Amino acid sequence: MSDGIDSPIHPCGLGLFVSFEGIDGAGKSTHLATLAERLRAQGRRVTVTREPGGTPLAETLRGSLLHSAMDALTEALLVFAARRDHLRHVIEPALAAGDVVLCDRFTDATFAYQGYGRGFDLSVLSTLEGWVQRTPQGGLRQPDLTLWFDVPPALAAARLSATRAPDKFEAEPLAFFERVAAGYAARAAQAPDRIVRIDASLPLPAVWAQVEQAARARGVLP
Ligand SMILES: Nc1ncnc2c1ncn2[C@@H]1O[C@H](COP(=O)(O)OP(=O)(O)O)[C@@H](O)[C@H]1O
Ligand SMILES: Cc1cn([C@H]2C[C@H](O)[C@@H](COP(=O)(O)OP(=O)(O)O)O2)c(=O)[nH]c1=O
Repeated sequence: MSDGIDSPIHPCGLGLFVSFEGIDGAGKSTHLATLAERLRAQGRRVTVTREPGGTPLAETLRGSLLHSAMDALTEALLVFAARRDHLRHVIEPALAAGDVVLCDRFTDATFAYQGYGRGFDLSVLSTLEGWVQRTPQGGLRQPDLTLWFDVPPALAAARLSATRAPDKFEAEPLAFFERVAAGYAARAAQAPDRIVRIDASLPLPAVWAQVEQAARARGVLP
């Protein structure tokens, strides 16, 4: 088999692929951890992972992405390079083994941050997506379910300022996150069957209730 840009990623998986999306501070990590706990308590095998990251190489690229200045094309290429490695070595094998894969961000983040946030060409991102996520059947590997944590950027910023020092993206001005949030809304409108909007401005129990409902509706939770 060739190993070029046209080589498909691993066999079609049997597990379930769930991604968590939204601007920084929306509550993704918090609810991903709760869902993982619930699934494990029911005896499901769960792979918890994140992007950029999830493999030694992709984690190295993450360090550069979060802490080094670079132009939008470089950012997009590094994000997709990390994603390719992550798909080949973690996501596809886990799906093939029947795991539920919970991934903190995936390609919607690239469209939202590099595309809408930075203003980078969306059609180039689509081309890269096609190369990186191709399946043996000629389709595109996408999450089975994407939970989009929608929250006003000012509220997310207030949550974050109370917790941690900002990285390169988190230090961007509010206007950047307004564009990123609009990017997520556009992606959700294009893929209404896959992307479920969660009102993440509500208190934690009310946000969890929406996550639980979406997970039940897609057979992720019984
Ligand atoms: N619905 C919520 N209400 C209040 N605080 C929240 C809520 N969701 C998350 N938080 C808090 O906001 C901060 C950022 O949450 P986190 O889950 O790390 O967001 P993300 O992974 O989307 O960046 C954390 O301190 C978390 O406890
Ligand atoms: C996956 C991905 C993330 N990012 C950015 C968004 C986030 O600000 C950053 C890291 O994501 P994240 O893991 O949410 O950061 P943290 O653990 O600090 O909450 O990378 C992109 O710009 N493009 C991408 O494709």
